[in-house]
Amino acid sequence: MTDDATDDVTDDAHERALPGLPAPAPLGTSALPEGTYDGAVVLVTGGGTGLGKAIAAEFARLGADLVIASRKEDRLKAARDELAGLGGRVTAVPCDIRDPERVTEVFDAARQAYGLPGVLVNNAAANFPVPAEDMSPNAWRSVVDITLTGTFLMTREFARRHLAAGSPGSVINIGASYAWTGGPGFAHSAAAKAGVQSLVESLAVEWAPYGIQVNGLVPGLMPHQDMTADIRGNLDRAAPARGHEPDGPRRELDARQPALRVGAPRELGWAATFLASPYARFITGHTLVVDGANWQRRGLVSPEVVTVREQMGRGPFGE
Ligand SMILES: CCC/C=C/C(=O)SCCNC(=O)CCNC(=O)[C@H](O)C(C)(C)COP(=O)([O-])OP(=O)([O-])OC[C@H]1O[C@@H](n2cnc3c(N)ncnc32)[C@H](O)[C@@H]1OP(=O)([O-])[O-]
Ligand SMILES: NC(=O)C1=CN([C@@H]2O[C@H](COP(=O)(O)OP(=O)(O)OC[C@H]3O[C@@H](n4cnc5c(N)ncnc54)[C@H](OP(=O)(O)O)[C@@H]3O)[C@@H](O)[C@H]2O)C=CC1
Repeated sequence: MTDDATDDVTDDAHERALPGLPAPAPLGTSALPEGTYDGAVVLVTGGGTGLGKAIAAEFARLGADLVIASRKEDRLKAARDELAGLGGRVTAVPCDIRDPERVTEVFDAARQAYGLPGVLVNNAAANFPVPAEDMSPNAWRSVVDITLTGTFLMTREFARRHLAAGSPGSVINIGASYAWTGGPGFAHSAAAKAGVQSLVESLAVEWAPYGIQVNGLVPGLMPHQDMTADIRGNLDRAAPARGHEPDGPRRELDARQPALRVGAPRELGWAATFLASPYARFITGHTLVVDGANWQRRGLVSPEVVTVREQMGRGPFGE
């Protein structure tokens, strides 16, 4: 199982004047004891691609049985086969998390396969850059429905089943730092992620008495080969893949991070396996940011303002 940003992180470091943050430990290793998740069932939405697949992989390496759920069956099946190669059992369930009936079916399928999942990773989300004034009502609705409502529906179903069974559980919501800062050009996604962040804080308190933890986990820039064309296009604007393969290293992206490197997907996976582990039982309502301090970045001198329209190469509104 590959981890797209890995080689980039290691190979480029010696060519820079400053070292940046050290490269992560090798793919396939873990700080947690072998077998930490033996007998556990972990449900990851959007577990067939990108960061969701990387998170699922780290749970699988530690012994978990996996359930991955998203809309596109072909991608789910390919990921299932890849993840099964890590040793554990994997079930892929097609599901649109916006639909409460489909959400119920995912949990039924999981229960039938391995039992009620003890860990839910709400990773599925939707996003594309668009100036707010150009955003159609349906574009807004699609992103908010998938990212915020879908996360709520999955979390609600998870909690209802655990409350009925009297069993503990752990929820991890994958967020984005523009929940706090705002996200010009991503107004829909930033608003939805702010809602997801709020759910972490509300539900952690509401459900702690029942033994259910709810935490947030925020990735920094972690490029991977499954990125949508819209998101890839956005990275191209920041750092054209000149002279590189489209999925290959992009040194220009590294140079834009305080860490002088982008994140490797496994770094997010490791954080997820820690948050849901027996070593993090008193951590709830917390959001862990794995982004090399990029979200706190400020310059001594403010850069010139460039509108979202200009950044996206769009002419004046209405023309
Ligand atoms: C950057 C770092 C942070 C990263 C965070 C992430 O989340 S990365 C994770 C990123 N991963 C993902 O996002 C994965 C999942 N994403 C997806 O499946 C699609 O991107 C989806 C969100 C559009 C949902 O699909 P769907 O089948 O439910 O919907 P649909 O196709 O029917 O479109 C609905 C409406 O949206 C409109 N619209 C669409 N694109 C654009 C655009 N570029 N511009 C403007 N508008 C656009 C479209 O025209 C339509 O409006 P209309 O015309 O009816 O008024
Ligand atoms: N990559 C990055 O640098 C960053 C990512 N993030 C967050 O990390 C998470 C993963 O992002 P990333 O891996 O990059 O993105 P991907 O586009 O690879 O993953 C999104 C996943 O969500 C699934 N999905 C989308 N809509 C639905 C739906 N309606 N029902 C069920 N599943 C759905 C998709 O599968 P399918 O199409 O089959 O439904 C896909 O597997 C997201 O929450 C994102 O916001 C945050 C900051 C930075």
